[in-house]
Amino acid sequence: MEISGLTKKYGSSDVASVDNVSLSVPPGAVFGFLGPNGAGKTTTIKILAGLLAATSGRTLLNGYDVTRQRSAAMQQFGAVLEGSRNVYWTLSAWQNLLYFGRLKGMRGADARARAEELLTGLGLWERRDESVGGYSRGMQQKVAVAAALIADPPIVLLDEPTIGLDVEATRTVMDWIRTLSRDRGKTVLLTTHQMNVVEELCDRVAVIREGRVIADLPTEQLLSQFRERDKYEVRIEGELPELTMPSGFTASSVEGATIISGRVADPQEIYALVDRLREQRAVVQSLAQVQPDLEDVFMGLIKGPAHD
Ligand SMILES: Nc1ncnc2c1ncn2[C@@H]1O[C@H](COP(=O)(O)OP(=O)(O)OP(=O)(O)O)[C@@H](O)[C@H]1O
Repeated sequence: MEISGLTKKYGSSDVASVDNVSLSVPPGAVFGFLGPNGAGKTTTIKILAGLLAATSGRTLLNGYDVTRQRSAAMQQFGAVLEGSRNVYWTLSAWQNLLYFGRLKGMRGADARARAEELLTGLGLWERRDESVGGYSRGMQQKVAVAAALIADPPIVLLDEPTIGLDVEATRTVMDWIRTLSRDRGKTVLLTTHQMNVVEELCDRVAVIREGRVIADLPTEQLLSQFRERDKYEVRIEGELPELTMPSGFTASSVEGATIISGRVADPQEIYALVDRLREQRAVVQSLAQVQPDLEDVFMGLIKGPAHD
């Protein structure tokens, strides 16, 4: 998947909801597309899926240009879009899959075989003849994922695939996404606000903010960049005494104690802080080093100064 210089301005707006975005997603990767609400993720996915026209820029799906080779490009992906009803609720899971199979130009026998494989894999086979409207939210989402995969496309676009799912359904969908990439070589682009999903599944992450890409690198690299500056937590009894805190440090009260936390480049700074606390007669209960998780990294990135 290659996106270059993609820009989208809605209607006559001067503001670009997607602003000169370029991304390259290698085959077989699970790519996390992250950003706060309104950052431009769904807009980008809708352009990729051919549902919205870009104002400018170029998008290739498996080598096919979404604008110039539309019909071929549309064969390259399956999508589960955010918040919309991706499948027909009055139809059963089985009918939905055969219907989407037909839409994708599949032969009946091929669609039936594939539908059976998908519904079995997602644990829906026993209930395949019930209408989707009566399913739980998790089961509906699984049917949507299955419908997106009916024609076995090389690319899968998933906009918040685990939103509203319980722990077990989230696990099933996550295991599935991993299988799609590792065992079946699919390229997956997913958006989510759930950092554990990203940390567990994504090989690479791009962060978008106010329409612009502010980070695009392997997940591990993103995490390790932030791990260069270790985060520490000092817990003291009672309230915070009068003292100057190192820059960027915050203090919060919890159950009769205060937790002071922040990042330092040199551990000596944290020992100096502990000394100052002791001088102020604070009782230091604990000092711990905290490994930042992706949530910390993400918050750090999106809270940074905005572009002009
Ligand atoms: N149909 C539309 N008409 C006008 N503006 C729109 C339209 N759809 C989205 N926008 C605007 O485009 C910007 C990006 O929205 P988008 O839905 O792509 O963000 P998002 O990153 O997917 O957010 P979320 O995480 O909340 O789903 C927002 O400012 C939004 O208000």
